Amino acid sequence: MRVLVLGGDGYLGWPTALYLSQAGHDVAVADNFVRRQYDFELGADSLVPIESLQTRVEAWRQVTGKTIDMFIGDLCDADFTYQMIKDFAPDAVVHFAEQRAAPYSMIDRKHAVYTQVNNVVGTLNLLYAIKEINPDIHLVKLGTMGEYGTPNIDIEEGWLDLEYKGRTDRVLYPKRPGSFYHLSKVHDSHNMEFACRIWGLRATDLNQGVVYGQQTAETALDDRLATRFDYDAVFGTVLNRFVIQAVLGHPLTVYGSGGQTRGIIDIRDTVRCIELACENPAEPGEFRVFNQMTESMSVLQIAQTVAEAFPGAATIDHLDNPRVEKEEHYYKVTHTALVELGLEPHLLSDTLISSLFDIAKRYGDRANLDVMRPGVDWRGAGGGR
Ligand SMILES: O=c1ccn([C@@H]2O[C@H](COP(=O)(O)OP(=O)(O)O[C@H]3O[C@H](CS(=O)(=O)O)[C@@H](O)[C@H](O)[C@H]3O)[C@@H](O)[C@H]2O)c(=O)[nH]1
Repeated sequence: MRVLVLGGDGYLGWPTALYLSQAGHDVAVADNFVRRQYDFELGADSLVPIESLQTRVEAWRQVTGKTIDMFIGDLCDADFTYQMIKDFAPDAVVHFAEQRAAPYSMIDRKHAVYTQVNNVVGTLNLLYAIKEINPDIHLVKLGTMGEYGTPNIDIEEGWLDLEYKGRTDRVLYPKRPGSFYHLSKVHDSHNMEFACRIWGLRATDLNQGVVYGQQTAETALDDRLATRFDYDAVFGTVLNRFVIQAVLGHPLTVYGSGGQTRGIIDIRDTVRCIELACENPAEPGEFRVFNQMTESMSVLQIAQTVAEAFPGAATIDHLDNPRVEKEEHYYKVTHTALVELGLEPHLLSDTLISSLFDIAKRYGDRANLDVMRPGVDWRGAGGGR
């Protein structure tokens, strides 16, 4: 297949591009490098050094003999988006190219507006480009488990069979997300469902949980192929942060009681899920949703698992929760669709955590503790101007 990976310079986009290329697909990546720009803005950086996209692609060619095409540009630029879809003529488009940090979207009005315009407009341009150039292209879009929030009923895979006053219907699962970022993904899901319904497009929305891990078989082939490993309070995700905190001798920063429960997934399963979605496309007109997570854990359980696996002393600090989220709640998720397609999950094991400790130790002297503590307060909202 010809697969175009949008956001192909990012934490997950880059390992996905390598995985698909290694599996024999013709792969291109697109990126506008804004993820690197957020680091400059925040004074943060990946713990593991990453090469430029050009160097990465060249290293991949040297190591495997396989080529990856590059498109440099922004999905919000419709001319760029249309030209790229025409030039590469993909069978599937994998779309990671969004601002993906909840705290970033909650800094202030400007960052909330930026996140929603960037994410919603970029995806809308892409939907139009697919419709006008080749409506048969399968859109595989990264959504998030956070779209659902923490409802007091079971979470289904995107759709809910409803019985109300004696009548039945199948409706999009009701959403109650916890940040303006997560809301941007809800807006995307609605736009995609509409595009499938009116134009007959085919789309898969992958509602992914919190990803952990830093290496895949492909990124481990050469240091120049490494992907990001973020630990700052804005872009670092919880398990990766706890691993790096343990190695640096920093207390593990559990927000509030830590009873908040999330779906989690190993980075090696992320790339496999994308391949499964691409190789088993949605039908024309179908808006298909998969819950891309392999197990659920509370934040406190994650902290305890990391602390127990760490070969040394690791302490847990309960900080005042900077977010507005339930810390005690029901959480039961259906996530069988990807397993039915062939996913064999890597569940969180000490083996993976110890390899993550090794990576964190190797690059620990690059850490900047100034960006570790959370500085974005959901209630403060950062002012309106
Ligand atoms: O030091 C920390 C960091 C986080 N948390 C807690 O851990 C949970 C997860 O936070 P996170 O920063 O790891 O993840 P989140 O903000 O939800 O966003 C991340 O995970 C999402 C999947 S999900 O969480 O919505 O399922 C993706 O969509 C996002 O792109 C990705 O950045 C939250 O309850 C948060 O309060 C802590 O207790 N301590």
